[in-house]
Amino acid sequence: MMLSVKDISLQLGKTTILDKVHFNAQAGELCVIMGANGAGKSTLLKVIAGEYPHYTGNVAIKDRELRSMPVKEQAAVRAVLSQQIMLTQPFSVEEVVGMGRFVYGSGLSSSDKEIVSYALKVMQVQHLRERAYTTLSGGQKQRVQMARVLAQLLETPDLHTADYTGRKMLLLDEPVTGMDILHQQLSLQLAATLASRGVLVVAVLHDFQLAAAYASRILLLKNGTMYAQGTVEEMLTPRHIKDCFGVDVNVLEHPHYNYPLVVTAAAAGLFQSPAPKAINVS
Ligand SMILES: Nc1ncnc2c1ncn2[C@@H]1O[C@H](COP(=O)(O)OP(=O)(O)OP(=O)(O)O)[C@@H](O)[C@H]1O
Repeated sequence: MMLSVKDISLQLGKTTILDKVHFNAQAGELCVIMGANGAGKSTLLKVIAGEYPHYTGNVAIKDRELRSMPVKEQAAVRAVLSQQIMLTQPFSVEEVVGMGRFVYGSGLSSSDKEIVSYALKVMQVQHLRERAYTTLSGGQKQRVQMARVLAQLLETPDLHTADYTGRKMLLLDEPVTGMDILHQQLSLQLAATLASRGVLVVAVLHDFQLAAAYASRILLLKNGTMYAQGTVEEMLTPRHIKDCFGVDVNVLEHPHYNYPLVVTAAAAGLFQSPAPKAINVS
């Protein structure tokens, strides 16, 4: 088992944020965590990322309790893309991506530099390499952050040869925020390709369509608890979505692909008067 999360509970201040969360994940899976704002998705990812060591319960990476792994060893196994990364220093894009390699020692070797160039190319930000990171648009920043975690994870400047089974894990917290549709697809294809090389990918997503197309498994969180987990078809049902998000949806068959389409009507009745688009629905 690559990752085993057993009865994780976490308090922040006096509030219980996670309550007995339980799941296992294998190498090569692309697990998607979904749930409403405040459900505990980022917090769960942070626990696995080693940011909240005061959890109760057990987190094991390859059968070793997280808290017993030295930070450097954790960083060699696991790359993390967090939400809201603030950099105030005027680092160039290339330097930010190069930071992904620092976990292996200071100073970049020629092979580190090749991996950095490769990651810039994969995320299509090569043309921005000399730009100050702080001057990028939101979606461009996010693409650079994806390139950084890719640079941390890869052992060679190639996505298609190495076998990372049981050796690498990638945690992505809302990786596509602010990205256009092309780069959302590119990012999820990258995640799926890494999974096919044996990387365990755990991603928080809000987009049902991306989850439906790419997830090998969905974990649904609600109020800090694991509401349900299973395949895309098992999780993306009108009932689960209503229970977790409070929204009525229809789940349709995709005309060309073997994953479902989740469609909403314009939300009527969330405010006192119906939303304009819902008024004329017959
Ligand atoms: N440091 C903290 N101290 C106190 N409460 C916190 C802290 N961090 C998060 N919380 C609370 O924990 C709950 C879960 O937060 P979390 O960020 O994990 O939610 P999320 O599911 O990722 O939501 P979103 O979809 O909005 O990103 C929220 O109610 C949040 O306000």
